[in-house]
Amino acid sequence: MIGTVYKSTGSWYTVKTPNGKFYECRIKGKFRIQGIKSTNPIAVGDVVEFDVETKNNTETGVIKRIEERKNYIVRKSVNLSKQTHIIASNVDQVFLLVTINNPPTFSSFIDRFLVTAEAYSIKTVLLFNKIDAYDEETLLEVKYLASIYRKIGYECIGISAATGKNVDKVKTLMEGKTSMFAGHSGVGKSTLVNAIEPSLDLKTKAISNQHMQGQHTTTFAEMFDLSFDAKIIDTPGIKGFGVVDMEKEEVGDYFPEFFELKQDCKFNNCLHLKEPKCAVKEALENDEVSYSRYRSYLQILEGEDEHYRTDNWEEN
Ligand SMILES: Nc1nc2c(ncn2[C@@H]2O[C@H](COP(=O)(O)OP(=O)(O)OP(=O)(O)O)[C@@H](O)[C@H]2O)c(=O)[nH]1
Ligand SMILES: [Zn+2]
Repeated sequence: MIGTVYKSTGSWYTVKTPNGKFYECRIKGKFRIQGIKSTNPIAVGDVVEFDVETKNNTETGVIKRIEERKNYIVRKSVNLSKQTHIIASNVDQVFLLVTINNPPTFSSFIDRFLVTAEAYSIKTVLLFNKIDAYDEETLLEVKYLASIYRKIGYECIGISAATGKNVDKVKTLMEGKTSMFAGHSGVGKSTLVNAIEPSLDLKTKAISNQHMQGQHTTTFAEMFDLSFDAKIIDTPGIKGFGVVDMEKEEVGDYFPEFFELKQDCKFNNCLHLKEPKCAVKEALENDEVSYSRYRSYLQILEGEDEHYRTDNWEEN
């Protein structure tokens, strides 16, 4: 049988088949995936093949194969060096909630997030939340920020999770896809998910009741089906993205507007710093590249050994 992993509790995996049945599955023996040193071989979002076993009238599954992942999000294990923990896989898009104040979201945070999402090959949509609570000046700031990111190609929507403004637009984008929500604590992620699917709380309980292990309060990711052909992956206590190890030369490639210009730089390994005939620096001088983006780029490069290798997960 083939199914998708909705929840993992360490040794058991809740797998949903296309006809809607949930199976509790285990992995038999050693199950290694080439190339990834991870503490968990299978993650929420994985598509797996399993055999059904019946013991004492209970059907369980034994996972024997995992389909190739479209993408996956990792977090570095704190204790085991060089080991990673895969939080989720096959994520179609992530909605990054941004607020100008209460709490402030700095553009350096947005840019670092976007670089990581680019490295993971996950599409990001920026949601500027709480527009109901902003004065005119703050709304102008939203417009300005949105114009910077729209120009690069990121979809931006001003929303109010509290009043429901533009929540329908978010729902439309979610149709047929698996989405995640990210952003600082207090930006309104729970409020938005509630506005999108008020009954989700009940559904959460329904799924965990089927669990042989009972309810788990650890920070395992979990996938939920919504009422309108959309899935979300909830990662309790985790607000950002994990670390991606990248080389200095790669960072610029995850700034789409720099990547597009790179072919016009004199040196094909241009870091857009002090090199002559650098197309990115020229664009910066002509205001075609945003200064705040370039500043974030420098910060990421400068922090080579510390910052961007530092775990930028935010946990409660
Ligand atoms: N005015 C206004 N307030 C909002 C809006 N969305 C959320 N809030 C408020 O902001 C606060 C934080 O919202 P939450 O939904 O709990 O934020 P969160 O991102 O889930 O926070 P964590 O659970 O800490 O990660 C609450 O007091 C919400 O009522 C909005 O669109 N407008
Ligand atoms: Zn350059």
